[in-house]
Amino acid sequence: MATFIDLGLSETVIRSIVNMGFEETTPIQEMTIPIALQGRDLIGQAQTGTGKTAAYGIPLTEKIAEQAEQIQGIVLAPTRELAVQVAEELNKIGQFKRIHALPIYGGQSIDWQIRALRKRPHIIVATPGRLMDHMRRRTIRLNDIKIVVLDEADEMLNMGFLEDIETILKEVPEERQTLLFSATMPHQIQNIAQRFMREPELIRIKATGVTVSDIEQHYLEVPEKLKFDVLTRLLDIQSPDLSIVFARTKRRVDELSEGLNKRGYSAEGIHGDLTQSKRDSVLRQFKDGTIDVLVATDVAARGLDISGVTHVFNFDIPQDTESYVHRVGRTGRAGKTGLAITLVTPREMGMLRLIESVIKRKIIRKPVPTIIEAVQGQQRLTMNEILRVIAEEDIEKYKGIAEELLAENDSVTLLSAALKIITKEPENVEVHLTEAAPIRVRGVGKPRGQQGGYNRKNYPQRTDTWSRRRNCDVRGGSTGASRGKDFKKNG
Ligand SMILES: Nc1ncnc2c1ncn2[C@@H]1O[C@H](COP(=O)(O)OP(=O)(O)OP(=O)(O)O)[C@@H](O)[C@H]1O
Ligand SMILES: [Mg+2]
Repeated sequence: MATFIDLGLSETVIRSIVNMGFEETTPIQEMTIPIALQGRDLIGQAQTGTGKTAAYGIPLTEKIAEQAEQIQGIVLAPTRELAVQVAEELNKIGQFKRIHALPIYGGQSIDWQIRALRKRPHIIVATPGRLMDHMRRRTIRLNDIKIVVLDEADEMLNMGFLEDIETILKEVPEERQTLLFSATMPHQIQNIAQRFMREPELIRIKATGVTVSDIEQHYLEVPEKLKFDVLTRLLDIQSPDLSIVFARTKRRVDELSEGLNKRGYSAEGIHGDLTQSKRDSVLRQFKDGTIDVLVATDVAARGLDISGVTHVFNFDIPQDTESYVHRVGRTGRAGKTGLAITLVTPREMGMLRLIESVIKRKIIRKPVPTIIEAVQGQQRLTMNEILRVIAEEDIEKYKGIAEELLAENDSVTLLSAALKIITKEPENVEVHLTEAAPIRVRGVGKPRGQQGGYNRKNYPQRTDTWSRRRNCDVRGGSTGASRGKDFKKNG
């Protein structure tokens, strides 16, 4: 693995990279940074969590003239949260060069953004819809843009942003450099490449699968009606640090997070119908550990880098293979390990097989855990907590009352009662979810391997799922038809 010094970066940028704690380059960084520094267009594909942001962020920062007070670079991203995160990372990379990146996204006060734009950022990181707004108002001018980055380009296409991207790119000087990054590269990306890029170099980091090998991937076959109980059993047994539970629709997300709270978990939902301030506060609480379970639609599937996420649960199996790849990629990032568990109803087994064939990896079947295992999981948790308190905390002031109690009761009875009080009892509250129709694939049953390859043709047939797709969050068909309402919310 190369070091950043080998790549011929400036001293100020190296200093910030060291400050960020990066010691060696990741493979995508090693391969793309030198080419991007030469000014060439490129398409970079590498697994989730392998540092694609810095792979474009570093050359972008190098190419900005810090004295020139114009917007010289734009990064387009599909969701608001991702725009914020990318801008933060760019500001870290540019900290000593004094490069300033500003996120511009829908749902935030446009007046506030206009004021922030007066401070002359060098780079803006934008969702396409809101950038279009600013272009119309002439509060953002793109004449001095030298570099355009399309992060998660395939998702922006899924969301129906193609026309917006076209309009934006027409405003940008033609001699610009264009970089395009994602962990998944379905066929339509070629369209973008042909139309908007100049002889792009394709850099694909070869890996055995599309998903990261450090993410253990399991599935459980569970009837729809039992899914919620099984989820809470899994949470009790695994007791994850932070976990993300993905559900298919906004309504499911609301019902699930409410149900989880009723059963004593600290969970909050995030989806495109919430106000931006709610979305921001939920994400903040999740990052600082105030809530342990983030329940989300695919709005949180792409790009988000939250440390401490040990588990991803697909409460509903995703409706396409790319979504699977990105969802499970919210764990196991930057060399860490993670576990992804997908609940599959019997009729959705075809979809699971399709996912396996595309990611070229077997997802391991696990038995449905019993209530007894869930109870044992919680008891283990209590026991560990007690041992931790003995080792680490001051418990002197409780000893008097303990001795008093012990004078009249035997120690096993006493401790059992105490354990009962502090141990969370599983599944004590009934929770009902609105039933969801299964995701089905046409033409499954073919031997595995015949369906492989990254091809929209392999995807679930629109006719099967279209009506439900309209009810889901940021995802949709490749045409983006009838998705106006959703993507506006993210723009
Ligand atoms: N060279 C490096 N050394 C150590 N950590 C790194 C390095 N490059 C990036 N990281 C860290 O790895 C994590 C994942 O990076 P990033 O979010 O850029 O991944 P990604 O490839 O864009 O993933 P996704 O496909 O999910 O968007 C971040 O926390 C980032 O700070
Ligand atoms: Mg990324």
